[in-house]
Amino acid sequence: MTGFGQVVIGPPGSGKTTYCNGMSQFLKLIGRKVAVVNLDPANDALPYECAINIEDLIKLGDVMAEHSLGPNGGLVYCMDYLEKNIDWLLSKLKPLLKDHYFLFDFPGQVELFFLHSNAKKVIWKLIRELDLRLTAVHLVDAHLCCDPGKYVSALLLSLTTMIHLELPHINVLSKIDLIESYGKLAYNLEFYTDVEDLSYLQYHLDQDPRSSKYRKLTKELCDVIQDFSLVNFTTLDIQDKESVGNLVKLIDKSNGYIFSGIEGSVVEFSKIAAAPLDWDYYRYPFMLDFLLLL
Ligand SMILES: Nc1nc2c(ncn2[C@@H]2O[C@H](COP(=O)(O)OP(=O)(O)OP(=O)(O)O)[C@@H](O)[C@H]2O)c(=O)[nH]1
Repeated sequence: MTGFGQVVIGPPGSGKTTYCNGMSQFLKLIGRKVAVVNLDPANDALPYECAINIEDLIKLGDVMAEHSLGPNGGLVYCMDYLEKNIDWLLSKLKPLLKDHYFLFDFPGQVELFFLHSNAKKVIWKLIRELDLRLTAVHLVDAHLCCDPGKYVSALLLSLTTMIHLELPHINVLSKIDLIESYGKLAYNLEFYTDVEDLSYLQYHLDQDPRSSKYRKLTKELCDVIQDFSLVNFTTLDIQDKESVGNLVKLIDKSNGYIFSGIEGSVVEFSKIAAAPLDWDYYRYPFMLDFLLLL
């Protein structure tokens, strides 16, 4: 039995929990049974109904008190503990596997996804043991585009996370509805989403006395990002059903959900793979209720 789902990651405050809430409601409205799995022990007030909660296995507060750790060290400890007790998670997921689509809400500590290996081992254990097809949805706050230095950091973070996790991966500029409130961007939005020629950023980096000091380093980092040619972004306003729908189409294609339930030939599969992503998500009149639910 193959299951499908999303690994929702991104820096603190990038919108992961809000995303899991909005995405689960959207998917339910288009007819999927969704199980949201909270793997962030620092998430206390969850806005969504949680099928599995890491809090039932380990509590961040207890870890911090018992081992005299701060919140970051505590989270790394919790991920380590989860990896060692992966059978707990596997046994909770197994009964849901038959008919549920999974959303895994991970902690925002970015070092868990490009430095430490516990989170990656947990994800890959789920993939191997449960035959799950997972896409990493990496959220980055769109306001980072307003500052060239922060934008380069976001690119670097996205690239290192992609390389580390080795999953089908979609980078998302979240809270795109707020982008205009941060002032005018130096270039149009496509420049930031398509990541085609970063040399244009150099002029703007030079205007800032703080970043001009690191001119050479930033240039080299931009060259690395461009040489890999892996990073681009899609945009998201979680309150806009069209924006969420477009992202769902990308994710469904990346993890193979669009092929599930098709018993066709190779020709049939290739037709679907090559087709434009114009599904019928917007036929549903009850989608109008989506905004009201958030
Ligand atoms: N305008 C707007 N606000 C958003 C959007 N997504 C999230 N937010 C807001 O951003 C803030 C942070 O969102 P969270 O979902 O808590 O972010 P998180 O990544 O789970 O944060 P941590 O748990 O700290 O890692 C909240 O105030 C959300 O309401 C969006 O698409 N548009």
